[in-house]
Amino acid sequence: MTVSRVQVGGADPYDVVIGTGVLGELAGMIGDRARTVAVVHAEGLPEIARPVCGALEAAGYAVHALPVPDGEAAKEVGVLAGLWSRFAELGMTRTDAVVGVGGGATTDLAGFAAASWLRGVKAVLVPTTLLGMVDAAVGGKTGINIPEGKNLVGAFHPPAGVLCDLTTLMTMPREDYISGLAEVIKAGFIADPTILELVEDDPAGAAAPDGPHTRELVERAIQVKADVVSADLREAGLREILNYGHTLAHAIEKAEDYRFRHGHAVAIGMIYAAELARRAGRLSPEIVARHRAVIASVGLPTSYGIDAWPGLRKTMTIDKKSRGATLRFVVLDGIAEPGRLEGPDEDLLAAAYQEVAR
Ligand SMILES: NC(=O)c1ccc[n+]([C@@H]2O[C@H](COP(=O)([O-])OP(=O)(O)OC[C@H]3O[C@@H](n4cnc5c(N)ncnc54)[C@H](O)[C@@H]3O)[C@@H](O)[C@H]2O)c1
Ligand SMILES: O=C(O)C(=O)C[C@@H](O)[C@H](O)[C@H](O)COP(=O)(O)O
Ligand SMILES: [Zn+2]
Repeated sequence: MTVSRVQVGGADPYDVVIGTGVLGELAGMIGDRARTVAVVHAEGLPEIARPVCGALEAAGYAVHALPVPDGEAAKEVGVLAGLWSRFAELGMTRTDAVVGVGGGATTDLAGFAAASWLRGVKAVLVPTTLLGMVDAAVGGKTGINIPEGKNLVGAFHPPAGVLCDLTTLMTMPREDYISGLAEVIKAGFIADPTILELVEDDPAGAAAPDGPHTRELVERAIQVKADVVSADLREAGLREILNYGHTLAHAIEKAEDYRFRHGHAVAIGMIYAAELARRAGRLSPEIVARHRAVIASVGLPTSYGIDAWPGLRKTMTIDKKSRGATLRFVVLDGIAEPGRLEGPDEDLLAAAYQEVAR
């Protein structure tokens, strides 16, 4: 299989490499100044972490595998503190490096551990889920959750490189793969309508890691993300579009104590944002219906509990896009026409929620 690459621009450009057998590029991304490399990996993925460690050992680094809890349980301050202690024991200095291997939760944690250790050491990310490849590992947003909210503690710390081995997708739990499709579909709505057409033409194919368009969907979604973060790493403006659907999604995740898949929450959140835009007179009913259809077609959820609204509304107040008391949403004025809805009134917020409530 051929290897393709997407370049991410900015102060320190880096490559996202997509294909199979991509580990040959790992040592080049780490560079020759590092002596010790900490491989932070999801504890359930030793078979995937082993060749990563092997490639680094073969290149002459002192390699230490540091397993962390699977999934969202990794994004906790106690787990992060445990990594800091291990980095200290290993004597990691500013020229050493962290490699993150796993889904988005693992790479968010590993990236933040790298960002915070000695105020910043090199990170290379090896995402092993669809969501990790198309979104989490690219763009330098790193962080952890706290009981008060999702990703409330973190840093912008772009990786030195990202390696996406598409064969790792084959062992993914189906529901986690479907969850990743929500971020792929998000990229379609905010920037690349071809993604939507590929999913709509063959939803079953899109929902299978060995589907006919997997590689194209991955590459297109990565390109969307790369284009945005290259122009606006620190979310001064444009980058907010990548947060489409996330205002409600993060509130749902918190309400579920982070046991609800991120992409599932984003799917509901995108429909909510579309309903907000329709009620604000900015989006046509046809495009709202298109949201519902494409999201449901791959098995993603379209609704959430009717009684949850008061709690979700309260949590949304500390969304990172809020400015003071003003809630701000990413909405669409059309396909690939993202805009902002600032300070919508409470009746509008609640009425739009009724459209996703069950
Ligand atoms: N930093 C960002 O820009 C960004 C973007 C989007 C999402 N995220 C974050 O990403 C996280 C979600 O990531 P996710 O969907 O990858 O979930 P995840 O990291 O929780 O992984 C899901 C499950 O799949 C397992 N797994 C991973 N790879 C596997 C493989 N190849 N084979 C078998 N099992 C495998 C994991 O161990 C875990 O149990 C959330 O915390 C979300 O906030 C971050
Ligand atoms: O990269 C971004 O910017 C995003 O918003 C991508 C999102 O898919 C991702 O879930 C991100 O972690 C959300 O960021 P947050 O700043 O709202 O926590
Ligand atoms: Zn997301």
